[in-house]
Amino acid sequence: AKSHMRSPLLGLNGVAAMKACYRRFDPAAYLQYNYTPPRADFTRKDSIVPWKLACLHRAFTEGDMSGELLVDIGSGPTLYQVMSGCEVFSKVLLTDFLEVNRQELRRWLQDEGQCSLDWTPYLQHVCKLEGRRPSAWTEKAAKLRQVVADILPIDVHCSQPLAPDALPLAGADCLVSCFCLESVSPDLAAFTRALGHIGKLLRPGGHLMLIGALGESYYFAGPGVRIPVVPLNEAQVCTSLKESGYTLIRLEVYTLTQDMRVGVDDVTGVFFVKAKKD
Ligand SMILES: C[S@@+](CC[C@H](N)C(=O)[O-])C[C@H]1O[C@@H](n2cnc3c(N)ncnc32)[C@H](O)[C@@H]1O
Ligand SMILES: O=[N+]([O-])c1ccc2c(c1)CN[C@@H](CO)C2
Repeated sequence: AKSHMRSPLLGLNGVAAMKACYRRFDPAAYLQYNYTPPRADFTRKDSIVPWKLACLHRAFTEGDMSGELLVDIGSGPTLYQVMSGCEVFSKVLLTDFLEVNRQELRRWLQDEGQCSLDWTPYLQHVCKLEGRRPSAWTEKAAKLRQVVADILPIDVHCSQPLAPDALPLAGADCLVSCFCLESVSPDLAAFTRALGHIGKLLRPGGHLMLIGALGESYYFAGPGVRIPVVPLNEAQVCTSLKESGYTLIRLEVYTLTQDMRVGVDDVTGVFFVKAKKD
C-alpha cells in the first residue's frame, strides 16, 4: 500500500525543520532572484544592492576598524558583502551551512569554471565608491582572492558555530553577516540566541556589520523552495543586539519601493547595523 504522505517537517523541532528546508536551497536561483536587476541595478540610486554596498563601504572606511581577521557569517553564494572589508582586513574567512554554497564561492575564488553570477559590476561599483577607476576591478578581484583564507562550514544554532580551531583564541576582529540569522531561525528567540552564538566568535571591542530583512515571513530559494523567515522590526533588532552584548553604533533602513517587490519574498525593508561587541 502507498505509504501515506507525511510532511517532512512535521515532528521536527524548529531548528531541524529549518535545516530540512535548506536542503532544497538553489544557489543559482537565489542569485538570480536577488542579485540581478531590479534589486541589483547599478544605474539606479534606489536599487537595494547599491544601497547595501554603500552602507558597507562607509562602515568599513570611516576609520574605527582595527585588526586582521574578518569573518562573514552565512556567506551563501555571494561575495558582495566582503568587497569593502577585503581592503581593510588582511584575512577573510567565508562560511556557510551548505556545501553547494561553499562550492559556488570556491569556484569564483579559484577562478575556475562557470560561476552562477558575474561579480564584475559589483567589483566595479565598489571601486567607484573607493574613488578608484572602475577598471581597477581586476585588482580588487585579485585582492579578494588573496585575502580569503578559507571557506568553512558553520551552524549559527550551535553555541560554537565554527570548528574549535577555526579562529585564533582572541576571536575575529570583525564580523559581517547578511540575511542569515532571520532566514535560518524558526522564531525570534532562536534569532537572538544565534546572534549571541556568533558574538562569541568576535573579540570584545570588535565590530559587527549586520544586514537583514525587515517584515519578511518567507522567501523563495528556488522554484517552489519556500523558506520561512522570522519577521523582524527595527525595535526587535535593537533589543536582540542589546540582549546579545552589542552596543549599537548605527542603524540604517531601506524601504522597498513597489518595483523592488518581485515576488521572490515578502520583505518590506532592509536594515543595516554597525555595532560593537561590549
Ligand atoms: C538568505 S541566505 C544569505 C546569503 C548571503 N549572505 C546574502 O547576503 O545573500 C542565508 C544563508 O544562510 C545559510 N544557512 C542556513 N542554515 C544555516 C545555519 N544553521 N547556520 C549558518 N548559516 C546557515 C544558507 O545556506 C544560506 O546561504
Ligand atoms: O534585495 N536584496 O538585495 C535582497 C538580497 C537578499 C535577500 C533579500 C533581499 C530578501 N530575502 C532574503 C532571504 O530572507 C535574501
